[in-house]
Amino acid sequence: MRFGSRIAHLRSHLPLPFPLSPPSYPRCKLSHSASAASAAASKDCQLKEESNEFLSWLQKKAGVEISSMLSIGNSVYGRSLFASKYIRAGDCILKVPYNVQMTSDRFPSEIEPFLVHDVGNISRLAVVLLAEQKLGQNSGWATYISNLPRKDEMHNTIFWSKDELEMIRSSPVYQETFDKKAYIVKEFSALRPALEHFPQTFGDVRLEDFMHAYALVSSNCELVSLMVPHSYISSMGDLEGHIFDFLNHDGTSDAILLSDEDNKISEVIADRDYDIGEQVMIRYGKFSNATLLLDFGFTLPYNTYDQVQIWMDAPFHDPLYQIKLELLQNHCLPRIVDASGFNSSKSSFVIKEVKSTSGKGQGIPQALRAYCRVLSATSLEELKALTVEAAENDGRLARRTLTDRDREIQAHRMLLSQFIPMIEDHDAALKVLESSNQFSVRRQMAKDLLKGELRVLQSACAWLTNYCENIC
Ligand SMILES: C[S@@+](CC[C@H](N)C(=O)[O-])C[C@H]1O[C@@H](n2cnc3c(N)ncnc32)[C@H](O)[C@@H]1O
Repeated sequence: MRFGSRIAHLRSHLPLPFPLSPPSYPRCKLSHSASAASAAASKDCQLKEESNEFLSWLQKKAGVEISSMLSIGNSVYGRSLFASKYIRAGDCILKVPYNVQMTSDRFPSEIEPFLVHDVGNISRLAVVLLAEQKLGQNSGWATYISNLPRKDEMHNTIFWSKDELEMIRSSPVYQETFDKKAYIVKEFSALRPALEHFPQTFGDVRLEDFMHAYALVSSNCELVSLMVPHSYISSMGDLEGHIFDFLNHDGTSDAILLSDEDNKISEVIADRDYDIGEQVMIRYGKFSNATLLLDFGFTLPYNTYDQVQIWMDAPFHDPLYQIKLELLQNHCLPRIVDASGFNSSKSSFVIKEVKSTSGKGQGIPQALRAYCRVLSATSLEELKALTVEAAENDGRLARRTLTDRDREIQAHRMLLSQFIPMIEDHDAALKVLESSNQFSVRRQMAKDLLKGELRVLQSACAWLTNYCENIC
């Protein structure tokens, strides 16, 4: 049985977002015209040598052919896979047996008793990476470990400075970054006594080393973990030199990593034809720029999967506050358990770009509109009527248009009043970012993130305005 949807439809041509680089092999010719070109060419040659070494190692270990159609080279996204032969849509271009994907079983069992509390899979793999790093040249993975991005080359927001994070203060990613950092700190404090107990295995591991290892694991293995069952989730291979690690993300690609449970292999099937030398990319997932930035450290200039997380709460001064809260919770509307384990009164919703302002299309999530209808009630009678209506229908609360038009408009205006300040904040932040001509990778990422979220918020606002006008 295969996990992951098979390629939805095959296309004969898929435009890639950036010009394609040639495949790795012609790059070994050194250019004598410019020293920069010569340095780049020699880096490419070195990459090719290391990649070939790695491919033959992997092949030997797997005992089967991994890929006869791909080679590793450099692209605008760093290392990448290129077609070394003509590829047809539907060809299996990469096939890696589970047995060469090392598992988190490599987590040293002797440190287990020293853990303050259990830690997640990514933290376990980060520990495996730290142990290999400590081995230095004695590690079987030394070549690849030395090629891993350094901390200052990674752009996940957990590595952004306070000033850099200010650029995205208006985005929910700002808070999510702090939450993620707090989670990593918690994982590290659970691991620390164990790591300190084995200085010969790990050396002196500081929080920043662990954070770096954690980010390396999550940005490289995540695409694998999407498809591969948990016992096989990522591996040392995935960390620093697994062939999948060379695949870059194209949100418009229909090729994804598949997991064939019956044959115990992970594979990639081409979603279209590729000419020799073309870069081969896959879709890591239907990820928004927020997810890409937090977990992988990059953004797309235009991301169709962009979305915005919205937090809603009933106003404290509302005399019906407690009753509304209970009513919402009894009807299973999204409830949040905060970091300290308490039931938060807040609810979180995700909105995506609303394609049409005319009322057609996805609109605003029904659950969010229902939430606002409940919040807009001003009497116990109204709330009772909503409960009765829910019981008489499918049990879901406030899913129907309110019979009182003014109240229906009020409910949707409540949402508008939530979105408008967010739009203003995003707008203002973007103006500041655009006022500077100085280019910085992180500033560009902040812009991509804010622009995508602004697009989503504006589309939602237009939809709501139109809806309210229509009812009027
Ligand atoms: C699995 S690795 C892919 C190989 C990577 N290019 C390398 O040199 O190691 C994932 C990383 O590649 C980069 N990347 C992948 N797809 C990208 C894209 N569409 N735009 C920008 N960077 C991308 C990001 O840095 C990401 O964290």
